[in-house]
Amino acid sequence: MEPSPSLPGPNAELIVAASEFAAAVKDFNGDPVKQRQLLKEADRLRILLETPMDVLTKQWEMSQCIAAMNLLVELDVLEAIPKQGSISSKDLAQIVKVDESAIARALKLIVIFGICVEPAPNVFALNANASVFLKGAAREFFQFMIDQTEPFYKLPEYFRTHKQEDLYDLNKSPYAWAVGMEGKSYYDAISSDPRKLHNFDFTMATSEPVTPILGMFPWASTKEQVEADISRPFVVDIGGGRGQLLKAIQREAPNGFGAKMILQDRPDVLASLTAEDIPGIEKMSYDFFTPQPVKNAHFYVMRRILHDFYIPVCKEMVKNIASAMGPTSRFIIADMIMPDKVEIGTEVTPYWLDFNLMMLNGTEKSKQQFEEILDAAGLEIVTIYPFAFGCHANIECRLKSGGASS
Ligand SMILES: C[S@@+](CC[C@H](N)C(=O)[O-])C[C@H]1O[C@@H](n2cnc3c(N)ncnc32)[C@H](O)[C@@H]1O
Repeated sequence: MEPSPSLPGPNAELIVAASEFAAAVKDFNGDPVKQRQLLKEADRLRILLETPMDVLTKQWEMSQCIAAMNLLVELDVLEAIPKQGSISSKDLAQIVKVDESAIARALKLIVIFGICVEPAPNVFALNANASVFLKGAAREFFQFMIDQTEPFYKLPEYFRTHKQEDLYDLNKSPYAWAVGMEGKSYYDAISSDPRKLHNFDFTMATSEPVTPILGMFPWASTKEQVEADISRPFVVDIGGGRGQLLKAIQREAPNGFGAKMILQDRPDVLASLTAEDIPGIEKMSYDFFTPQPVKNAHFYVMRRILHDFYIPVCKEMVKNIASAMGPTSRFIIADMIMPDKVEIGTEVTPYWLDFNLMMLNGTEKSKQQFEEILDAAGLEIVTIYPFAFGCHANIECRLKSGGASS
């Protein structure tokens, strides 16, 4: 029988992709970068096999799975499953006081997606995938994702009721509008709800497995330079959240090579941190829309900050850094560098994140866009350090020989 035109039939591209995948899997040794590459190749195999209706139903399936997960997380159903052994949906229903069939149906759906197992009919147990959704693991990450996702469905209405230029107005972000806080910036909007602020900060602080910090700029190699003048701060992390970047750098630069490590962020973010949370790191409340108060540090870093804003705002922020830099100071941008064109089978992160950033007046940027921002602030790129996989990079910058522009 001839394959239907909408069904993928014998397909040279699929055969080549499958053979390459099989060969790569045989050589797989657990390397995390290789694992990410293999996942992308597996996605590509699936895309080559799907019919157009498969594409649509996959989205439907995922949206149901997310809804089921949200139910189970918010009602503490996963928390009620014993860490060892299993429990029936009947017993779970008694613990969380929710209809048994609702719980069983939601659990069966997530089991299909590899989260939890059902060792006997209507009996459930945690597995490694489920553990990620528990308190103290990445439950806050999931809740942050849900908080960001609900406003997406209001985007059509946002665009119907707003002028096109409003998307670029820091006080008219789609997120703030969708949660009834138009007039506030995105960060002021999340700060108005302690739970949202905590989930945001927790997510940022624990996302190193998916957003690398090290493996780009060679922090260990700065030892001699820093030790030669420890009166200058070693690193100022601007908008550094809970100190995740500085703590990672300490793994390559024990004790900051004897010089200060300074964490700058908004007062409510810093207030959640004790001295024990960030040993060897000094907290400093600072608004990055004002001139940088720490002068002539060895390094200033902005990780995942410039992507939160559009180019005109970034130019102002970077000018504030340039105004504090000395001739040997370096500014490190830790962000993704957007490829010029999307290719199937490459990393999806820049694209979902870029779409997500639209909710808060931000966007991922290309190398040319970074150059435009730096040029306006009187800075230039020294070296770009890409991560081994995907678009993550550290961009090392310095003052142009003529100094900062006004
Ligand atoms: C996307 S998070 C990145 C956090 C951290 N750099 C990282 O990569 O994990 C943005 C950070 O910028 C901070 N921030 C937002 N507006 C700020 C402002 N006006 N001044 C200083 N920090 C700000 C937020 O509180 C948050 O910690």
